[in-house]
Amino acid sequence: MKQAYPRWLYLPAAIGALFLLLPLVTILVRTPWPHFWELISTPESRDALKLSLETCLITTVVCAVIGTPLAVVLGHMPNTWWARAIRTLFTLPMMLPPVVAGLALLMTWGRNGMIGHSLSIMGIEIGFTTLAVIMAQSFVAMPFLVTSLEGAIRSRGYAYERAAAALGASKTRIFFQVSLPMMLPALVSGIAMSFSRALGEFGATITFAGSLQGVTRTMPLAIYLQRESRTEEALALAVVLIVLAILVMLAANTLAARLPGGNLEKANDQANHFREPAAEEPLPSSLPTVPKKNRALGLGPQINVDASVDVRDVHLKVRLPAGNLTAVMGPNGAGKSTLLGLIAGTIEPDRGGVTFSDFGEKTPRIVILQQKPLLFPHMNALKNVTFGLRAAGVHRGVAAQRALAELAEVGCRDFADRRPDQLSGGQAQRVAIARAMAVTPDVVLLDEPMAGLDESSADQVRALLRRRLASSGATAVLVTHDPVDAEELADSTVLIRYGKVAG
Ligand SMILES: Nc1ncnc2c1ncn2[C@@H]1O[C@H](COP(=O)(O)OP(=O)(O)OP(=O)(O)O)[C@@H](O)[C@H]1O
Repeated sequence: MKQAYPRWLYLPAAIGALFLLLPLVTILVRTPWPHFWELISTPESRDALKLSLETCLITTVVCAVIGTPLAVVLGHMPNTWWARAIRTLFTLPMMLPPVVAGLALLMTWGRNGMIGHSLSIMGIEIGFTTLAVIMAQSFVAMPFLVTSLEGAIRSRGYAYERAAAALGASKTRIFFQVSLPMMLPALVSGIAMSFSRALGEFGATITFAGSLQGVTRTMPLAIYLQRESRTEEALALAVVLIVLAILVMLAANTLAARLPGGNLEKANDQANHFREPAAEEPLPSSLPTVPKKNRALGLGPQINVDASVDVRDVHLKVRLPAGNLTAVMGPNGAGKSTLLGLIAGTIEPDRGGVTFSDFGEKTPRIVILQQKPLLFPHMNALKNVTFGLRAAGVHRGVAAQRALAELAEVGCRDFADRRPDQLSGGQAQRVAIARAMAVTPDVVLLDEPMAGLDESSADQVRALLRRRLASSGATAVLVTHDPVDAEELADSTVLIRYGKVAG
């Protein structure tokens, strides 16, 4: 269908567009263009322009530095009524009449305010200073950044962070190297929105900071003062304000769309649906450089599961032999993914649990390979594979060498410089295998990694897994619906039905 909406919608849409644009066009028409530079060069206009730019820049930095951590904390809250209530609280300054916001600030930070009174005794005055302008702007602008960022964080989910944690990265490393770069597009938009909001701030500023030329009189305040007696000057300043806001939003949107991960959906989509090149890419037959576990000495652990998850009606009791690949099969909803979640530790059992035996006191390193490769979209293939090694403290140069060897092993050495959205689905899955195996895991959980790939890519990935898992000695669990996977890869098969092991 060319057009997914009825034609009559054009009429109200046109009325809406006219209503929004007409006043702006009127300002442009009424502006005395021949005297434009003169009008914005008067001392009062220059002071207002300079003060607005300075305070808005500082406000934007404040919003980014304080607002980003706040958005991260809010974004990670559970989806419960009280968490929604708390999130709503932080959007309030967006909805409040600005004059009420100014009054609230005055009552808190002004000379006779709750905190301002004590500060005043110490000789610190905030009300009616440039600092008050920055505080008023930050108060009304920060929620724009917080809500846009927090929404983006929640809608993206935490799959990439979980993948990074499984590779052994610390929470701080995950925050700086995965979460923050992936939230950059939303952060850039949020920063632009808060800058524009700060630029237009009027009510809270005049209530809390007053209107002193060069100290607190920003552009909106100057425009308000000049609007009757010096309308031409006010119009010229208004044009500057509008153009600045448009430029900032345009630049931010362009930048956000160009940042890696700015179009995450597209990246994932491409990784899932891009077809493998027609020509077969043969996998290398020798495995010369990757350190291997000695199968006799370095087997993964035996996994003993005896756990119940009541809400899912899943009660599993099974023993998965050390160093073997066990296929787990069963109908939809049987409890296969729940078994993987229990082993990975992402699902808490109500009773019982998972233990690892034949493994000494060590905690096994568990990696997961899923249908979605979950490669970090802002890193190229090499950086993706290096990530886990660097997290384990391997020196940069050595990590790069080992990562290149891993990539060579999965036949992706030539794609080391490509980002995930420049890889086919099969290539992305192979890089994900290289990334997982680079950290020499003790347990490899495979949640239908071949699903979603075309036949020839699936064959390649299957062959690769067979070889790679055999040489690693890791204990592997493969959830699959495909009997071919079980037949070609598994040492044994477990059948799950209605939440119980059936054989
Ligand atoms: N988040 C959840 N909360 C409550 N119940 C869940 C949740 N996720 C899954 N379930 C239920 O738990 C049971 C087991 O689901 P699970 O995802 O483990 O099945 P599965 O065998 O992996 O299915 P599929 O082959 O469709 O992926 C199902 O009855 C499902 O409806």
